[in-house]
Parts: sequence; C-alpha cells; structure tokens
Amino acid sequence: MANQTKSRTIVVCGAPAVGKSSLTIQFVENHFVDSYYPTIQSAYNKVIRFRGQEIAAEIIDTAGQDEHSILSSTHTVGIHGYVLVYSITSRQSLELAKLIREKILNFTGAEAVPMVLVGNKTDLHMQRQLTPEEGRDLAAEWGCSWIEASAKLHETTTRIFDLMIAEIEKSINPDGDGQGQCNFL
Ligand SMILES: Nc1nc2c(ncn2[C@@H]2O[C@H](COP(=O)(O)OP(=O)(O)OP(=O)(O)O)[C@@H](O)[C@H]2O)c(=O)[nH]1
Repeated sequence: MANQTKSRTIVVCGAPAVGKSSLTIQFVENHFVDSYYPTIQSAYNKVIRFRGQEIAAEIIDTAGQDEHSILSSTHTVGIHGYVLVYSITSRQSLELAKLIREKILNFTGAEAVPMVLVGNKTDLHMQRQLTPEEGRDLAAEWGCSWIEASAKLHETTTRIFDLMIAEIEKSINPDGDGQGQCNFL
C-alpha cells in the first residue's frame, strides 16, 4: 500500500566515546549532551519524511566497540543501515571503524551494506588528527556516503540521517533517482 508507513532500523556504531550517543540524541531530541556515560545500548524512534513518505526510524545506539568487542551478529539481523562513527580527533577510531565494517560484512555475507561514515567532533579542530580527505577517500573506496559532523550542531546530525535513509532507499530501490531529501518530524 502506497501510504503505509515504512520502518527502517539503523545501527549507530563506532569506537568508544566518538560521539555516537551525542549525535543520536542531538538528532532525535535536539540538544547536545556534554557529559560522558558509556552506553550499554539504547534505542530511539523518530519519524522521518522521505520523498513525501513517512518512515518510522528506529535508531539503535550501540556500546562503543574496540578490538575485543566488535558488535555481535544480533546487530546485523533486521538492520537496514549503519551509521559508522569515528572522531576526527582520533586516528585509532578510524582504524576501529575499518574493523567494524569488516565484521558487519562478515556477519551479513554482503559485499556492501547501506552505510554512512561519519567523522564527528569537527568543532575540536585544534585536536584534529584526520583530514577530511582521509574519511572521504575511505568512503569512496567502500562505496558509501561520508560526512563530517559535530554533535553540537543539529543540522549536521540531520544531514547524517538524511544520507542514511537515502543510502537505504537506494539499496532497496536501485532504480530510484537517489536524490530525495528527508524532512525530520
Ligand atoms: N566537542 C565535542 N564533544 C563531543 C562531540 N560528540 C561527543 N562529544 C563528547 O564526547 C564524549 C563522548 O560522547 P558520547 O556521545 O557519550 O560517545 P559514545 O560514542 O556514545 O560513547 P560510548 O557509549 O562509550 O561508545 C562526551 O563527553 C560528549 O559530550 C562533538 O561533536 N564535539
């Protein structure tokens, strides 16, 4: 049915303390969380308008992953797309992002999954360890979207999920124009 609300489940993953919760909360609740409480796992819901359709998004904010705890197969069941976050202030967090993507591909058995690679904490430019090109080039190699963001800026978080929904819809309907813009309710 044309007007039926679609559901899309999105996992936000990445190294510890890169800002997964802060980005998610800024997007869903429109405020910046300054304090740091490591996440176990939280889920958020938000209705997104995409090309005139309402999409019920469930956003799963995962516990930070390191070399020893990189997601589990449950994070790939029924998941439509992945927001993979690193911090532009941490080269190690980008190395971990590479491992996390490999793990996701191993679990799903796919060559590619809908993904947005996000370089967070752009406001901390004095502490930058990674250039924009490093993130952009990696995403080009992977064939996914890439964006730099700050969890302090609501607009950059809406752009992340805009790209995420576009990636998901493109994978489901490869013949679409892929240019749709999202509006967040
Ligand atoms: N300056 C700045 N600080 C940020 C940004 N995003 C997150 N932080 C801070 O970084 C710390 C960690 O942020 P979280 O959102 O808790 O990180 P996380 O990735 O969810 O952490 P885990 O749950 O441990 O994996 C907090 O003190 C945040 O306030 C950002 O864009 N800019």
